[in-house]
Amino acid sequence: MGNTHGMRNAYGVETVRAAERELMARLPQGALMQRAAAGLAAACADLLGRVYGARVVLLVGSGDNGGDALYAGARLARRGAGVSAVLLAPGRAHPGGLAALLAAGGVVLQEDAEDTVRRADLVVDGIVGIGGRGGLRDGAVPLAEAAREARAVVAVDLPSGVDADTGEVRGAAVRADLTVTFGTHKPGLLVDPGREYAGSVRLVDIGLALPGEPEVEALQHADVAALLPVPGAESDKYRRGVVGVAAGSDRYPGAAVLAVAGALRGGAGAVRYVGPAGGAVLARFPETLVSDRGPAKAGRVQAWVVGPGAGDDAQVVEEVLAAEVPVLIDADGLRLAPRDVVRERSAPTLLTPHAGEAARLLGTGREEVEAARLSAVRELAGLYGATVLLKGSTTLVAGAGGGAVRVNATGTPWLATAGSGDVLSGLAGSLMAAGLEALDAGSVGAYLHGLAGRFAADGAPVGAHDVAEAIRYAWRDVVRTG
Ligand SMILES: NC(=O)C1=CN([C@@H]2O[C@H](COP(=O)(O)OP(=O)(O)OC[C@H]3O[C@@H](n4cnc5c(N)ncnc54)[C@H](OP(=O)(O)O)[C@@H]3O)[C@@H](O)[C@H]2O)[C@@H](O)CC1
Ligand SMILES: Nc1ncnc2c1ncn2[C@@H]1O[C@H](COP(=O)(O)OP(=O)(O)O)[C@@H](O)[C@H]1O
Ligand SMILES: [K+]
Repeated sequence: MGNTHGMRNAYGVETVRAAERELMARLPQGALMQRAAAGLAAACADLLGRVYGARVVLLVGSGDNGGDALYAGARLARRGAGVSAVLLAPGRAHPGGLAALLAAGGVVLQEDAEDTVRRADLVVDGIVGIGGRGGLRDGAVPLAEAAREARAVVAVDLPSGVDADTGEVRGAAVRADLTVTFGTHKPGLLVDPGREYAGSVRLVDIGLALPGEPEVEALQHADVAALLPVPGAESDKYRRGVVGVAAGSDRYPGAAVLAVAGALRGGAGAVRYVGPAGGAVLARFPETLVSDRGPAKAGRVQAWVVGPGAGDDAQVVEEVLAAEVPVLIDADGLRLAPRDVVRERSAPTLLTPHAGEAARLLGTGREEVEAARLSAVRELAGLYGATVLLKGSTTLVAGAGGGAVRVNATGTPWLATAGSGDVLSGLAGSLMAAGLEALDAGSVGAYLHGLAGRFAADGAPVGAHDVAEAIRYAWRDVVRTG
């Protein structure tokens, strides 16, 4: 899908550099940096409220990121702020920017840098931007730490120490309240852990022309509204799609109930349940079609959900994978689904692991997956030839054939509650049965699920069943305001 609905796009460093070169060739020297600095200074002024008399400290590295900070500092100094610069590589600071700052009455700090940083009203982090490699260098670490005690921190383009392309943070990084980013969002600003370091993000348009397909994209309300299945006059329950749910076990009947709860709110016309928890499912949701035969004999469905709370029944997974309809595999199902069988399926497959499950499938550790979510989700999608939704603090969805990775912007830590993943698998499976492609079903499902979590929680703890019940409020909100 293109940019028609205001999707939030993020481009990697290489793409940004190419667009930058192309634009610079057509503009007078320094024009781009002036656009960046003007936007940065305006954002700093908004954050400060009162510029006159404010104590501003610039952390200035050796590249253009430091140049942006210096020129913005000069603008703030001209409006009466007391601006001082800490030069991390004295002698290599951007010469034009430094001259502008000094001409505007700013000063270069020679000593007590960390103390001054701590007492600042605003610290501007221009240590390093998209030219950064590896984590923050040693000399910068005490300054990044001192900045945490300042009243506010604004990161220039991205928080120093965060990898622009991946959001990975190796060692220390600057923690910002606001990141002012230029030309486009960067993947590292949308994906944890980088996203957390960035604070809120303000995009300054500097006129870059970017290509059609970004590296990472985030659906917005309008995108989701356009994708939601809506029944028409000709619809009946079968035409709307039937979703089969093969989930739950004697030990975990609740997982079946929660997956069905999600499925009933996902737009399919009917939910067919297969498994040992039919009694529990019917007691809660009498509208469910319950079958006590296996998936192969349960009757037609347009998509299957298999795995939540399912235990070790490999036969069920095998039957579901043999069906020529889209299949969502979650939880226990992930362990039981052989990679080559998934690869060879002709219909789409959507895997929905959390970081621990993804780590097992990749033969690595949970921490490694959490530290490098983007590469993990892409790698899994490649290995399985399937769409992969990686759950967690930032939920990502990667398509089977590569392309832009979708990042979900609606999540809330309140969703980290037992069974909420079961609700998501029912919901996303239902969207597939209603006709959405796997990538859309996963990302729309995560979007509604996150929003439902927010609505249900409203600042207080919730259970997974509350999240399922709030899906319809999320859906309405998307339809009304999208
Ligand atoms: N794109 C655009 O259109 C526009 C881009 N603009 C701005 O330019 C920025 C990019 O500038 P850039 O290319 O000069 O690189 P930048 O990020 O300043 O860092 C490079 C320097 O940092 C150093 N360094 C490297 N790693 C490090 C580390 N881990 N920790 C510490 N230091 C490290 C490295 O030094 P060296 O290795 O030589 O010692 C190198 O000299 C971009 O983010 C945006 O702010 C806007 O002005 C206008 C429009
Ligand atoms: N820190 C977090 N921030 C936002 N969402 C989270 C966080 N932790 C977990 N989630 C979400 O909560 C759900 C938990 O699913 P899962 O891990 O499968 O748990 P369960 O198996 O108990 O249902 C997922 O949708 C996941 O994205
Ligand atoms: K920075």
